[in-house]
Amino acid sequence: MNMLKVGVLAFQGAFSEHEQALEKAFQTMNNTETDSELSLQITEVRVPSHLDGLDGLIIPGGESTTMSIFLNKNNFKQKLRSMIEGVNGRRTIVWGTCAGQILLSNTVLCQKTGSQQMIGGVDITTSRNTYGRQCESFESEISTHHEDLQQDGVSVCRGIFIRAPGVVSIDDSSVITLATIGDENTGNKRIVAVQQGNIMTTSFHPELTEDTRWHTFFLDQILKLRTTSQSCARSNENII
Ligand SMILES: NC(=O)CC[C@H](N)C(=O)O
Repeated sequence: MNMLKVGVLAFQGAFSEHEQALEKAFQTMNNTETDSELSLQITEVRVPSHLDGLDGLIIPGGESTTMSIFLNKNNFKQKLRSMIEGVNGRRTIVWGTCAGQILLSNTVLCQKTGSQQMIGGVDITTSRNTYGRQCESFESEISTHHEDLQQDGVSVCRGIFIRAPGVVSIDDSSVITLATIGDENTGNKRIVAVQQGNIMTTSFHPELTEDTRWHTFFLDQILKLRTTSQSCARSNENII
């Protein structure tokens, strides 16, 4: 049985919504997949040992300060960091939504006094609460810029922004813009989703809409990474 092992960080925030969206995305994917043996196992990650053996991890939206307090215990953050960088040649696809984006950014502006401890990993500068307070939360049309994020040929989707962080700058040329909001012509275009290597971030909450394209994209990234690692392992065997 070919199993996809996905963890969702479950200290607080929208973790159960992610789990439901993952199940739904997997069902739709599996109906079209040729590999009918594929299965999905979801783990709620609460202690560092829950990270062992994961193919993918979602860091949900919620409150980045609270999450960072938990991450600072029991070497959680260090373990997560080495998982992102790769353990024994095995890499994990990591996706941070909203507060998750804050935690995965290498530079964070507008942090609380005393400063939160970030995990880091993505070369972007993120500013907390860019779009305003809780009561200024909004829904917006999002333009996606990756063909795998199109659904039935449509590249536009909706996004829910709740005290959302903003991508202030992309700090390395290897960071890909996955989605934007606003209009370039009026000068208010903003980046709301990026990918760098095995990490992706979204400023909004795809798990709160019925649209599962972002969860499907995430699961696809895991499958692609697995295929690449398997073919690398096979070519290494040939060399020996
Ligand atoms: N919806 C969210 O995840 C909000 C994130 C929040 N602004 C924070 O700093 O953690």
